[in-house]
Amino acid sequence: MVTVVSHPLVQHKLSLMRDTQTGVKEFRELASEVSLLLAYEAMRDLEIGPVRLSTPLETAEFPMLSGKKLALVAILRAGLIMTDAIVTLVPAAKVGHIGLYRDPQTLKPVAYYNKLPADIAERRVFLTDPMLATGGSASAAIQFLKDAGAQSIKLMSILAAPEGVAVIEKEHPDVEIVVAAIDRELNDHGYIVPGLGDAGDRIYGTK
Ligand SMILES: O=P(O)(O)OC[C@H]1O[C@H](OP(=O)(O)OP(=O)(O)O)[C@H](O)[C@@H]1O
Ligand SMILES: O=c1cc[nH]c(=O)[nH]1
Ligand SMILES: [Mg+2]
Repeated sequence: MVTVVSHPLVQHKLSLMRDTQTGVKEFRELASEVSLLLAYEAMRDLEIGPVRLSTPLETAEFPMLSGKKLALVAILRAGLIMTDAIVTLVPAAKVGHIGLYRDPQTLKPVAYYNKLPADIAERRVFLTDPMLATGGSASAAIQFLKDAGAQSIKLMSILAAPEGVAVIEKEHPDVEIVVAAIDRELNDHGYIVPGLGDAGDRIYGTK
């Protein structure tokens, strides 16, 4: 299942991210803000339960998070900007990292690092990568999470191509996808068009 977060604030900020006039500092800020807004939607179904506490006026039961603990997992390197933002909303979440880069010739993901919370099997996992292009990186990361025991995974991306969404829906039908937009297509180099360019390069100023 894929959810496109069509909220005007998300769409406005995403359009600014696409603009070639937007520099590194503003791009990072926008990526962080969009990530928070995506998390608001992606975490809509977190369980809550009643907790008894006292306000200055009265003691009563109030709703607080009560379900499984959370893990945020970034696909390096661009996914870091998303986990760094989202962990401010859910500071008790543990954070994992999966290092993958996409080979520019084959467009296949190449793994170079990973570190996950030891109890990943008991946590709800929110996997982050701003770009879901061919879907190769996200699919490999999801498989890695499943091999490590993860049972509940949501994928959060800022921008997706229809091809990438189709790959995840086929290979991991149990994984929900939350995105800000699904663009028209991939070009011959595997870039999302119209897109926003290379997310990692725009976040870290490496091009
Ligand atoms: O869906 P795919 O076709 O696999 O492409 C998407 C991947 O490409 C980008 O990473 P990149 O390889 O540029 O690495 P980086 O984040 O380190 O820049 C992006 O952040 C995704 O991880
Ligand atoms: O358009 C794309 C495709 C893959 N990775 C990116 O950063 N951008
Ligand atoms: Mg990149």
